[in-house]
Amino acid sequence: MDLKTLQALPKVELHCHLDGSLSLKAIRQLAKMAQIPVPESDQALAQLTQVQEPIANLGEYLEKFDFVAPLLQTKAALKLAAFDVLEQAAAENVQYIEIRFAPAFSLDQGLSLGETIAAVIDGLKQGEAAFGIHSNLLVCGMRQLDNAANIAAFKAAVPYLHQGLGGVDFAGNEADFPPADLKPAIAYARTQGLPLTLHAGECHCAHNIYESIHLGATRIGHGTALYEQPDLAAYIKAHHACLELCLTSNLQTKAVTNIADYPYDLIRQNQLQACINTDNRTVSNTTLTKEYALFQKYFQTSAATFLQFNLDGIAAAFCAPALKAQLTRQFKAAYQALS
Ligand SMILES: O=c1[nH]cnc2c1ncn2[C@@H]1O[C@H](CO)[C@@H](O)[C@H]1O
Ligand SMILES: [Zn+2]
Repeated sequence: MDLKTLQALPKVELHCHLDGSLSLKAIRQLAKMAQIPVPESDQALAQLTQVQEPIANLGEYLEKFDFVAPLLQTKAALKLAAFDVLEQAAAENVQYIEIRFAPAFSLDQGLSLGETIAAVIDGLKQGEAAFGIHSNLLVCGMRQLDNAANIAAFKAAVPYLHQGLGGVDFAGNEADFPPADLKPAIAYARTQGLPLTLHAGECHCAHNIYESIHLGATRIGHGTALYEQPDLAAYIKAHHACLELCLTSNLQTKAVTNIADYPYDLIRQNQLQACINTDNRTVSNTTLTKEYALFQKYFQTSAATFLQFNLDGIAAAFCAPALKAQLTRQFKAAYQALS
């Protein structure tokens, strides 16, 4: 399929960070609102916000988020940001998207955790109305913060569950903060009935995938290190966990050093549930369409398999059962029309 056909395919996306996915246009608007100077040329702005040269690891990748953090400190900014990402997603026929952000990173100017969450949900609702897309928010705890801070963020999320919020996640420095360190906050999320996805297996640490599922995650962000411990596939399968694949991001952070290591065949042969995602449209300089194109190029992924990835994503989504049923029907019909 050519890029235009791939772009038109209906898609779901479960793993997309708000702060890593702002269009350059939105970054300019937000910078103006915050009275923060930005370079005039898009090329120079891209250099500040996108991974361009080869980097060594996830730590260097995460440095690229520093530039936008000061731009996301007001309700208006958070709302605009959420709207902007929905606009980009809708333009490539994403019909359902979960967008995640860390409330702890938007407190510099006095917003409360709850206010940051409400503002992002506001922007998502506005985007849904404008673009006919469905969405939910995920609140990220950050691994490098202490459990009290992460529990506070999750506590602020609770009132929004099923009201624009789908669940919670842990992002950040996985190499130094394994799942065991997050146990109290994860336990809190579980007692509150917050659905849980966890970044895991992004730092050559396959054991973190096992540990995360063991602690209650029904979805795994990345899961790339599966290739280093293939026997984990049976455990992932037995627990019906869904892998949120982010190929470009994984190549950039050296979660895989080359495409041959990527566990695509393992996922397909074991019929693991998995879906395709951008992780960060801006930081990774990608789109969901480009991700589909990469899967097609490297793995000869067919339309039938793209449909299966989407059906897996829908099944694993943190949204209402009625919406899942509706999306499932729509996706099957749309992909059938292709063949
Ligand atoms: O692939 C990733 N792995 C781990 N952490 C990430 C990744 N992408 C983004 N973030 C982190 O999540 C925060 C909230 O969106 C971002 O600020 C970034 O620090
Ligand atoms: Zn991520």
